[in-house]
Amino acid sequence: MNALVEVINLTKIYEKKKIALDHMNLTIPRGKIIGLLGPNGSGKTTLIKLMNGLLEATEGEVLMNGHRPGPQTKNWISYLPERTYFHNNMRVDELIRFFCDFYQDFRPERARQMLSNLNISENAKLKTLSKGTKEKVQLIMVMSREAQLYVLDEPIAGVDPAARDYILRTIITNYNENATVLLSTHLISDIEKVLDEVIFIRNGRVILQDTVENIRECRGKSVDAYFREVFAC
Ligand SMILES: Nc1ncnc2c1ncn2[C@@H]1O[C@H](COP(=O)(O)OP(=O)(O)OP(=O)(O)O)[C@@H](O)[C@H]1O
Repeated sequence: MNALVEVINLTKIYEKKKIALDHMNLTIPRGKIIGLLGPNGSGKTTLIKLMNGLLEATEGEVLMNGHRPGPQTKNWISYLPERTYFHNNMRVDELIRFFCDFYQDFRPERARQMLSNLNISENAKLKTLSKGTKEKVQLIMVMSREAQLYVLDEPIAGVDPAARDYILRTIITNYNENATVLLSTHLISDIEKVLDEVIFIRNGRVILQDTVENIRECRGKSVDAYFREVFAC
């Protein structure tokens, strides 16, 4: 099957000549859960923003189903940004209506079920929720779309360890098997059990793309242990 996303010679240079992505090449397949892993400042969020059309590339391109980022690709991608962007005065049920209006592929019944499983009231105003609960709400909204690609930037960073497993199960059970989930995180040991593949990036370049199974078999260690070895300071 053809690739879902192709990253071709992608370069992003910010002001003051800061090279965030350096001629990066990458192919993202369909139907996989993929960890985008790298140390601070390696270029993960920059890559994610370029995929979502939120930044302009300096050189090269990202193609999804052969298309450059634009209105069409935005319909295919469900994106969880690093920081929440919802208005704090909104109630959770208003957020559900907002998503219904905005995204044809949003499934409100799915969102309501997940909110209920986590005991989050639909009447609650976002500003009354803790940071971690707000993050859960945001992830629930993003996972309640029928997207082709879910891009999750640090989805479990603010969530307590007990809720992380529920969140990860939510991610696995709420996407169809042809869709791909690309998630960036530093909490590798928490998420590696749900990953099919990993991409390691350093200094804006891909240094490894492999299956989790291969890393365990060929390197004889977990992804977390291998990451620590490769990126040891
Ligand atoms: N708006 C900006 N202007 C200038 N430099 C930037 C900007 N945004 C990011 N950078 C730089 O680009 C590089 C890549 O940053 P990016 O945020 O993509 O990394 P990251 O892998 O997501 O990091 P982290 O794990 O800390 O979130 C870093 O050196 C960062 O300082």
